[in-house]
Amino acid sequence: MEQRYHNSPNETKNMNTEQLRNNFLIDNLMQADKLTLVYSHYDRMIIGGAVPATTPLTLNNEAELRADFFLERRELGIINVGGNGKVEVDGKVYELGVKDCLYVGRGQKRVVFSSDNSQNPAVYYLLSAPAHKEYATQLMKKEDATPTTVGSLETSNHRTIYKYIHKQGIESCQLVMGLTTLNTGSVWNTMPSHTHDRRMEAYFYFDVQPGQAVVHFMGQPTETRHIMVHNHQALISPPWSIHSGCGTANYSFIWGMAGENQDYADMDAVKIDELR
Ligand SMILES: O=C(O)C(=O)C[C@H](O)C(=O)CO
Ligand SMILES: [Zn+2]
Repeated sequence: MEQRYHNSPNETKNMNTEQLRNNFLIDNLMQADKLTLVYSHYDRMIIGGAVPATTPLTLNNEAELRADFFLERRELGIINVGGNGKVEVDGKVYELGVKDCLYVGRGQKRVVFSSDNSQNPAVYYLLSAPAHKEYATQLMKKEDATPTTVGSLETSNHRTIYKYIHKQGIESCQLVMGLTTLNTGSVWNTMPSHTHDRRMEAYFYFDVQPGQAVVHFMGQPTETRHIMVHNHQALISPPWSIHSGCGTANYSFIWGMAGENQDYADMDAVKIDELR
């Protein structure tokens, strides 16, 4: 499993494009017939992708965890951004359509991902955080994820936020997870931006159309940097960093956090005219 270590704000502000990409961008998550995992040392979040195109894929134990099985001391959030598929958790089968979410609690031993149609495989995005107790494994359909519309077309940030794993939704130890879709004509996510020094965050961009891209902004509010992002690529956002993006067309992204608290609204807002 690939390891990504911490970087301080001071180290980060001296990075060139390649160094920023090597440290914060994950560009190989979704590969046919592979389950890929990246271990971030920010809040020990594991970011993963599974694309079971022609064969089911199993969440195997990883040597770095020094555990008897992957979820011995961890919980897992899964969102499908591809075709219909199934996730089997210790013998129980859950059906995931596009933008459905499955939370798998600590202690589950066998997790297997499959697709209903190899011509249109499921594309599973995974986030796993350390967990101190078992919460119930639970499926949430997109329709039940309490959509909230924010922003406006005038400021090019009209978007809908779906929350799945959070205090008022699926219960978890520390994982908070959901997705945001930009309406046609809107391109800015998370603008005005924010930080939350208490939680790291990971972003996974999807529904970025061929030939389009998202300019992802990171860094301390007064030392911003950008990373060019394409479809099905993820970003690690350190707790001290803003995380915001502007697309060349509209798109969607999955966000997920772990850390000190699970309070989605606990953000330190940054005024647009304070950004540098
Ligand atoms: O569009 C947005 O705004 C978001 O989706 C913000 C993220 O959910 C986030 O950064 C939560 O801390
Ligand atoms: Zn955030």
